[in-house]
Amino acid sequence: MTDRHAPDGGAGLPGSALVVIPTYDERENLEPVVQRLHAALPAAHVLVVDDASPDGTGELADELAAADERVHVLHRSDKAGLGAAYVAGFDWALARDYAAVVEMDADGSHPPEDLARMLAMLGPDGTGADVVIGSRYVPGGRVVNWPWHRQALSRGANLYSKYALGVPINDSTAGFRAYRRHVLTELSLHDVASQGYCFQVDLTLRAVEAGFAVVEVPITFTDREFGESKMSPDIVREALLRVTKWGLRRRATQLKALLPRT
Ligand SMILES: Nc1nc2c(ncn2[C@@H]2O[C@H](COP(=O)(O)OP(=O)(O)O[C@H]3O[C@H](CO)[C@@H](O)[C@H](O)[C@@H]3O)[C@@H](O)[C@H]2O)c(=O)[nH]1
Repeated sequence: MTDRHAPDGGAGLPGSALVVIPTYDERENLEPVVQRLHAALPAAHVLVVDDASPDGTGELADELAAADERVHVLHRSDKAGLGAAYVAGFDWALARDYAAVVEMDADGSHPPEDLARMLAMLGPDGTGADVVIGSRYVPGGRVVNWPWHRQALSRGANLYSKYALGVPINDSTAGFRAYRRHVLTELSLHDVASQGYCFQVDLTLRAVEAGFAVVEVPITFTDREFGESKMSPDIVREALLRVTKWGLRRRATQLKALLPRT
């Protein structure tokens, strides 16, 4: 039986979990999502990585941190993209002794109530997963309230990533995932150039190529009620270019391995 109040959901993983939440203009969403997280997983720590949000999200995060020692804040001076925010958050985590690090959006679209289940799947060496992805696109996974064009974009991006890269992952753009600490120490995070949401595909591919056990568990993703998505044409363009480049690189490597040596 798992203990949902344990920092790791009862997996027996030593140490605690840090949930990294990148924020840009999420003032209405931040406090409710932290409350939901702590109701579900009281021992988890939170790191808000705010890129100088004009709406005062960073100041609100400071207030939450002052009132609760489980909440921490990293302030960055400019909006520099989701990827850079996560790399900064992971660095912060790795300088401390968290056993597991979680990615979660601030807008409530990822259900914190599923985290105990996800953390419980991260097992001790060799027995559990190294990365658990909260997936919309495995049986049992769902997307609620996203407009059809956003669903089509996400579905298309994930199908393209799966087949262009040849990785057996159905939701490689997912932003709700748990990593065992050692995965992040081994993934050469400082070589990651992806700025937008293709950061998620980048880390998925790196984890698969490094031979880590990456598993997907179904979640229900519910579109935000407040504020706006930060998705932009630049983010789509970056993802398309990078995924295509990675796919061609992988095919070239596979082809080279098939050619007779001279
Ligand atoms: N610090 C920081 N945070 C950012 C930035 N851009 C976005 N964020 C934060 O990153 C989270 C995700 O951004 P959203 O704008 O809410 O993403 P979405 O459109 O709902 O994106 C969904 O699809 C993406 C692509 O599949 C997923 O990567 C993402 O997790 C989510 O599922 C939010 O907490 C948002 O405030 C940035 O430049 N800096």
